[in-house]
Amino acid sequence: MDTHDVSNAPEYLGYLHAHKQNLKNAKALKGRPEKPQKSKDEILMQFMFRQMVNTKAPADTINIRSSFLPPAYPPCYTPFIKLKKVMIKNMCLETHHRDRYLLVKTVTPADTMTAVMAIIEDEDGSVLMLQLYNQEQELWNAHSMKENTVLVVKEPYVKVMADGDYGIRVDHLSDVWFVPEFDDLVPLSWRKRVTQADEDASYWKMKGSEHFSQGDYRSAILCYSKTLDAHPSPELVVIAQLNRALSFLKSYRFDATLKDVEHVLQVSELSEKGLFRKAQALYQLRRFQDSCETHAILAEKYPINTQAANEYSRASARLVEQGSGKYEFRKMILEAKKRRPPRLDRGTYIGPAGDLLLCEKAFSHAFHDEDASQDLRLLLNVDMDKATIGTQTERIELVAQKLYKNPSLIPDFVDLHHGTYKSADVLEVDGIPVVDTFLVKTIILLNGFGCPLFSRESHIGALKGDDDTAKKVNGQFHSSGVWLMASHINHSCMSNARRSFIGDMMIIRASKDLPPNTEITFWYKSPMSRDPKEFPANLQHWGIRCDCILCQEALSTSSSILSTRNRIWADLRRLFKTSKINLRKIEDKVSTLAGTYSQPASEVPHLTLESPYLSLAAIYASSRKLEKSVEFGLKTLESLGFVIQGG
Ligand SMILES: C[S@@+](CC[C@H](N)C(=O)[O-])C[C@H]1O[C@@H](n2cnc3c(N)ncnc32)[C@H](O)[C@@H]1O
Repeated sequence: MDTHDVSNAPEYLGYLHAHKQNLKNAKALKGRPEKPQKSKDEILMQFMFRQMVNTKAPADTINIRSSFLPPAYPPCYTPFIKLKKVMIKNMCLETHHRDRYLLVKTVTPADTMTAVMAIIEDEDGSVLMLQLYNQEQELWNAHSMKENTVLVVKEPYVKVMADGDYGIRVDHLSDVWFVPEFDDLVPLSWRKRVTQADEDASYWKMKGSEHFSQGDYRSAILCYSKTLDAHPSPELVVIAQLNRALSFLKSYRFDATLKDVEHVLQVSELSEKGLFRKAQALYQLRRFQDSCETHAILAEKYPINTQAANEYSRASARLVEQGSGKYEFRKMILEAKKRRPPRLDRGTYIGPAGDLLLCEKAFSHAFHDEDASQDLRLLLNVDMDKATIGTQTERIELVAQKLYKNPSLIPDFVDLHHGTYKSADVLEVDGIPVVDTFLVKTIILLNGFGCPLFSRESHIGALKGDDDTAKKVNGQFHSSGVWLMASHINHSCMSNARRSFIGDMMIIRASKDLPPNTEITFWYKSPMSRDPKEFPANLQHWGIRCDCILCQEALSTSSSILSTRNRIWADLRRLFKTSKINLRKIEDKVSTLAGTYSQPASEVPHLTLESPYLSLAAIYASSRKLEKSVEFGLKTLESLGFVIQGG
């Protein structure tokens, strides 16, 4: 809804066709043995050269980076113990090597474009490019993908890349496993030192703290887990669990934080750190009631903990918003103006309270700053024959990561509409969550919303005639998000509610009085900005036909009348743009346009007339012909279906 769809734009159609052709060419190679086309040195040189070119790209240009969604395939659901090792030389092209795994190490540092990429080598010394999609930012930045990182790729897929080279593409987060240096899987020849397995619990705790202080939470977690495996004293168990809980908290793994602190609280019911971390994790999981209850215990036992007291009042404020629907909207706008990304710390209210039906915090929100030189991403979706520009790719990544890190959130998300896409009902394999990226993608593309930074400013801009803003009001936003509750609302061109945005909050208000148990509907595509040709609404993307009275009217009107309506509407747009406006001609055209409707506007709104009437009202107002201005002002309202008494 309201995302910037460029599927029919000639400048992007070429990309879509090229990708389809690549896929077709690649399919023809399916099953052929992977035979190296280049020597190891050539592959390494080429990778390093590309990396150098990328780093040297000028920072102030806005690039459009294209990402391409391959045909859907399921993640690996087979437990690791049942997978057999495969070597690169034995792999086939364009094939998912089901029930197999690849053990490799990186021989280059990672490069990042639309994926985290590196050259990998197996124990035979064969090399290939590896592309990891949807990985968390932490991996893109610093720590985890240095040279010599050991990885297991489950059920690997060798694809022919756009440039004709071969590479392994991984789309599901759980299909790649970062193997710690001290794991038994790592061959001796790949280890830096061999004695680590014998180190004691205090050693691992110390290593964990070292990694933690460097911000390398992934390694810190591994070391604290080693501490717990190395028969620590009861005191050390508590310390390691509290430290690991904090590392989980810092890496947004709130479910895991809760698990660790629950263990601590079983031993030491009133542990200050345990209670605090529990309250924080619950807050992040938006379980504000539970968070407040934990804070209450903390506040009673540790009244001088001011940091906890501050967080207690924050959690209480969310509970109030959630229960009352009272928000300081003005303050929220100011915050959204300043904060980057504009994510607001607010509760979700499910109404009604007056006309406020819903004020919802995004489950996930990806912001594109139109004022900063920030790259845009073109998402090519061959399955749906769609190309969109904006932040959909980021949104898929963000949601996949969020669910992977917090599987307790999976049920509510996968409950959203996903058409005919079928995914296995498996949440975990080997104790690790499994998130089907293609299910996430389908849900996002059917339930996501494009959104402005805040709707108020974008509407004012459009009213002032700012063309760029007008385009955006008409549904071409680059920022986007997914809101779980709002996603359950169906479309109608004759909707009874309107949505607006402040940062990552969606606000839905009733646009008319609604008797109890009325189904709420809003526009997936606004009828206001739509060309008369676009009735009935084209909602093919959602697989629906709108049966509102506007769409029905278009279906029951003869094609000759519809084409007359369309022609006059186009003429009027042109006439209003001329430097010397001919009002008589315009009024004549407007009255012919009105004649194309057989039903009164109170029954079927005459949407094509709204804009010409409003423009005439404005023109007459500016030339101080007030009676005429009022006449057209009233007609504007009437064209939308209002019945004016005494006008
Ligand atoms: C964002 S979801 C809306 C909520 C969905 N109906 C649900 O139960 O969760 C979009 C999907 O809802 C259905 N839908 C939305 N508007 C509809 C309408 N006017 N008539 C029939 N189905 C509609 C379509 O299947 C569409 O792909």
